[in-house]
Amino acid sequence: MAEQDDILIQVRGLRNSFGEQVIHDGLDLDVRKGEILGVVGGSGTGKSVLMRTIIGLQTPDQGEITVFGQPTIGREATEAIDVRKRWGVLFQGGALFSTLTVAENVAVPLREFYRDLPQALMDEVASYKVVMAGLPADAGPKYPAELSGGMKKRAGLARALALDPELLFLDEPTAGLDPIGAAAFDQLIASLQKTLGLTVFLITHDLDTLYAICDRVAVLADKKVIAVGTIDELIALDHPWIEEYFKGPRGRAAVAAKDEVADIRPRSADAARHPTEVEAHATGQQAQGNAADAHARGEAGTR
Ligand SMILES: Nc1ncnc2c1ncn2[C@@H]1O[C@H](COP(=O)(O)OP(=O)(O)OP(=O)(O)O)[C@@H](O)[C@H]1O
Repeated sequence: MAEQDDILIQVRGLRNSFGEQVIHDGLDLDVRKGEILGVVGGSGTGKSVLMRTIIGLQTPDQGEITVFGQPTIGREATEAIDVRKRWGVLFQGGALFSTLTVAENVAVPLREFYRDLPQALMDEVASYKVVMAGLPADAGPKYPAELSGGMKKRAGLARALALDPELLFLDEPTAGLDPIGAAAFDQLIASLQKTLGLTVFLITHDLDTLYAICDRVAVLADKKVIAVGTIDELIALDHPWIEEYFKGPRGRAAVAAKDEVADIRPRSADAARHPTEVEAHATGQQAQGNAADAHARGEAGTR
């Protein structure tokens, strides 16, 4: 098992519900320092709700969550400020403010957390992050409506990087991108992770992303994380949903695509330290196989 110091995010006994609909029940998850953790599961299994709960936008019915060793549930925004400063978030679709330019969007977290920062410095940091996210320098004064889908994602990423985070949350970063744009975005994430030593919590349906850049993958089903491991370890679990997801036609295509390109990055040192660990969280995994198979066929996107 990973050492306690290696765990950046720890989730224990999480329960979330909306009215009668229970989304998570007894969900446990550890995210290790320095890894890119892919989070997969059928549509509606609660991946985004999990992310929102971890970052404090959703209050769960029950459970404990620590990030950087500090509890995040039930804390006032002002109390949790030191923790929130240490992460960046790219929401599904980018979630840019349409009335602000790219540079102004990037400056939003700077304004929120460093009110006294001189405007000139804020502009400088924003310009730097725009370029860091792979946008041309002249994208800064543009409005989101003037950007392509791929550029919007990069602008959202630039904003997520504004505070020099140690931890990055990405919700379906490659959704809606063309294959070349998606592969380029994967490369960008991988190289940022490597150069900045980031830990990345990455929700995706994109099998190519999982194969190309994730150290481990967590599978959400049946209101829990049913397993966490490398893709090979997950496949070895012989679980019907996991098998269909990774070994179905789209999974096979993703493997073929991966074999054609050089690996973007070596797996994280942390993952290498724990090469054989697979955490199968549920005992009754087989029970939800059939319903999950249907999800897998509908969800497992590849390029
Ligand atoms: N604010 C909310 N109020 C009521 N129900 C919600 C709310 N947010 C999410 N849900 C429900 O919770 C469930 C999980 O939603 P979530 O967005 O986390 O799924 P997901 O796994 O990210 O799905 P997808 O892969 O389609 O993005 C869905 O059934 C959704 O309708």
